[in-house]
This record gives sequence, structure tokens and C-alpha cells, in this order.
Amino acid sequence: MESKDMFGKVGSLVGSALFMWAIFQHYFPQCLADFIGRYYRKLVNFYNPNIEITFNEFTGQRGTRSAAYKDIQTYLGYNSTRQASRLKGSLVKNSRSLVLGIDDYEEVVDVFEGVQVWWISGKQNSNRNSISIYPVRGQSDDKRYYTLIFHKRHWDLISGPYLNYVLKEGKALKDRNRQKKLYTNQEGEWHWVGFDHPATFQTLALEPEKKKEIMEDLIAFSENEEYYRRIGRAWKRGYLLYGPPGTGKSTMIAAIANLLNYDVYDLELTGVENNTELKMLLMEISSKAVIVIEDIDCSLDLTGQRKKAETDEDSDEEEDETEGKQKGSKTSKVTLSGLLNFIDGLWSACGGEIVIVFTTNHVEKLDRALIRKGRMDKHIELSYCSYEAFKVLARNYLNVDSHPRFSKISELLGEVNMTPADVAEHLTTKTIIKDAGICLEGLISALERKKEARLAAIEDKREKKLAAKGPKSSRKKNDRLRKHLNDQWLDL
Ligand SMILES: Nc1ncnc2c1ncn2[C@@H]1O[C@H](COP(=O)(O)OP(=O)(O)OP(=O)(O)O)[C@@H](O)[C@H]1O
Ligand SMILES: [Mg+2]
Repeated sequence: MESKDMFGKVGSLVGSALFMWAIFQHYFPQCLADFIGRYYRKLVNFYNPNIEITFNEFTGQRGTRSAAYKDIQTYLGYNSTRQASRLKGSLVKNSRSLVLGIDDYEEVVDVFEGVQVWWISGKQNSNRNSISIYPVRGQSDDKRYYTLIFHKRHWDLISGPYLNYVLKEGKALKDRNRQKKLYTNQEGEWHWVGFDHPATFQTLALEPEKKKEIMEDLIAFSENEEYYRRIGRAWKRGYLLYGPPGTGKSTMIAAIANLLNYDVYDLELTGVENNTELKMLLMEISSKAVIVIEDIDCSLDLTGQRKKAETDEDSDEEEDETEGKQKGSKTSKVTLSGLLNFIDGLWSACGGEIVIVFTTNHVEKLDRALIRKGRMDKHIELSYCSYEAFKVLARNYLNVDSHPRFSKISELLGEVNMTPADVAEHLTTKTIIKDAGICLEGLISALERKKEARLAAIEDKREKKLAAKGPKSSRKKNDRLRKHLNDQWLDL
């Protein structure tokens, strides 16, 4: 540690001198402070082996808030609050919790690759007309800044890798703490509410290998901007989730947003007036977003229109839109070609980090063009509850990993189809006493009833089939017998 050597001492002294200077500046009238300050600084710089870099809160003539300042503030807030004796807490916009930061005129030390640096938070009052002996806290003219101090010999390390690290960490910490948003479209505009869905991949009932594969795919996607750039592809990923109702498609979307910390844009196609409005909505989507089109087969009639678009090349957009209106929803004129353009345009119009998800109960109804690879990179089937998926639900709802009734449930789940939504319903404790055994018995009874109903339905179907085939098949049998007897008679 360098704090023990000479440089550390000099650095500390200079740091303290600057700190005292910041306090002095704070309490004295500006003109006097400026005058004394000029000579004081000259003196300090003469003996100073250090370099100082100042990051102001506001930059430019219009005083826009500096992104670097915000990232440094977040970084120091998370990493140095234990060192600082005076902290301030604030509710930052779009943040999920209270954010702690170091207070004005605090000094903290940071170490990067064994090199020690100092950060000092300062404040300058820019209102030169007012002369005040006492500090006026919270005054809007206050200009805050952070000063980074380090020894000259570490210039390359600190001005490059260290500062990049601080800014990157600060941004990442901010993202992690960011309040996610759920956007919905209404009359051509996005409206949002805070998105706080508790679903995660841990709580999602799915076979472990499938879950792992999807999570790895998503993480690889989010971490590989450079790869996408190198191969010349837009930084996006398309997912098609299909399966019966209640198998976890919407739940998985929430888990994806929570895993990647993305906002969710729930696009209601029937609420979009035409293809132009769809394009406008697209332009407003930021990066780090999951765009969701739920029940895409129901949203619009997207099955028959492509043929028309392909054969009738001369037809203009207006014609397409009319067709969309006739075949699709009553209010929307969005067409399949409009939607395809939306998806393809998405990759060029948005900054990147976009996941688009379609869900459907009827994958067979969808136009192949809509879900071809390149548009929908991954097709994921979510199906009836398997035993592995049940175990996740049992852990979520009953907090049990094993139970004597599990083997019976495993056997029954192999015989009957029950959605995770139905299984979850039976595991929801209705009484205050959370008795896993009672819930599992309830589930077993439900599965057995389902099994009996299924067997009865199969039997019923078979009988109906036989009854329908009956006279015909006996006629065939009689014909065969007659032919057989005839053959025997001929042989005789
Ligand atoms: N795989 C699952 N893992 C955990 N919970 C699930 C799962 N599937 C369903 N559930 C539970 O059932 C409820 C309904 O599930 P969800 O809305 O995700 O189904 P869906 O597949 O989107 O259905 P739909 O096709 O009707 O939209 C959820 O609130 C959740 O509690
Ligand atoms: Mg759903």
C-alpha cells in the first residue's frame, strides 16, 4: 500500500490542503476567495507531485448534467460510503431504492491495481453577486464537482483504465438499481408504469436443462455487443414462446426482463391504427428493452396477407392496409408486411440490446415468414407441467424439496396433462396453516380426477367410433366370410 510511503503522505497533505481550500471557498465571499485562491493554488502546485482532474456536475453553457459526474457519484456512493463519515441519501429518479452518496467536502480513498487515489467532493457557489458569510445549503447556484487526485507517475493507469472502470462500474450499478418500466401503447403513444414483477428464472417451473439453455442464451446475447458488431448483425434477439394457456409464457417474459434488467414494451397491435403508427412507436423504443407481442395469432389476421403482398407486388401500402382491416381487427390497419418491416426496421432504428418476444397458443397458425430464423431466433415450447417443473412449484409455493407424496405426483403427471398454472393453483395454501401434505393430497385428487375423466373420454370416443363403424365393419366381415366359404366350395 502506498499510503505508508512518502508519496502517500504528500498526497494526503495535498488532499487535506485542497479540502481546507474547499471549506475556505465555501465560507468566504467569492471575489476574496478567488484572489487568495489564485496565490494559494500556485503555492500548492509548486510542491505538488500530484495531478488533479475535476469532474463538474454541470457542463456546457446550457448546464446539462454531466453523465460522467453521475456515474462517478454512483460509483463512489456504492464503494466509498463506509469510509466517509458524512453521507447523504437521496431518492434518485427511476431508482428502486434510496441512494447513498458522500456528502460535500468529504474525502475518500480508492485503490486500483495497488495504486491509491483520492476523491474529494466539492461545491462552488457560482452566484457572484451575492456575498454571504454563511453557507446557504441547497441553493440552486451550487455547482458540485468531484476532484480526483493521484501521483503523476500513475497518469497512464489512472487516466485510462481506472477512469474507464469507474464510469463503467457506475453505469452498471445504476442500471442494476434502476426502476424497470412497463410500457403499453395507447393512441399512438407509449405510457408507462413501474415494472415490479416478481417472476425470475429461479421461480419459473421448467425443466432445468431448458431453463439453463435459455438463460445462457440471454446472458450471452446481453454480454456480446462486440460479437454482434464484428459479424455485422444488429444487437437483437427474437424469441417465440408457444404452448397452451397457463404454461408460463407471460411469466417467462417477466423473468427475461428481470434477468437482463430491461424495460418491457407490451405492444398491443389491435390498438395500433396503421403501419405508420407502428413505425412511430418503434422509433420511441429505447435500447435495453423487451418488446412483447402477446397472442400474436389473435392480434391481427397475419396469416393470409403475405401471399397477397408477394403476388401483388404493385399493390401499395394503402391497399395492404385495407386488406388488414378487412381480415384482421376491426380497428387496426396494421398488416403482416407492416409488422415484418417493423421487426426488420427495429434492428436498424434502435440502439441495440433489444429482445422481441411473440407468444401464441397456436404456433401452427402463424405465417412462416414471421417466425423464420433471423426474425425469431429461438422457438421455445412451454408445455404441460412435468415432474421437474412441479418440483420448482413445490419449492416456490410450499417450500418443500421432497415429500412422500412426490412419487405419486410424478407418476400421475406422466399420465395426465395439467398446466403449471393449474398445478400452482392446487399448491396455493388456502389456510393459514401451511400444510404441504394437505396441498399435495389436493393436487393428487385433482390429477386422479383428470385421469379418470380422460379415461372415460377415451372409452366414450372408442365406443362412438365402433358404433359409427359397426354396420360397415360387420358388412366387411360378412363379405370376407362369404368369399372364404365360396373359395372352399370351389376347392371342393
Ligand atoms: N412455468 C411456470 N412457472 C411458474 N409459474 C407458472 C408457470 N406457468 C404458469 N404459472 C403460473 O400460472 C399463472 C399463469 O401463467 P402465465 O400467464 O405465464 O401463462 P401463459 O402461458 O402466458 O398463458 P396464456 O397463454 O393464457 O397467456 C402465472 O401467474 C403463474 O403464477
Ligand atoms: Mg400470457
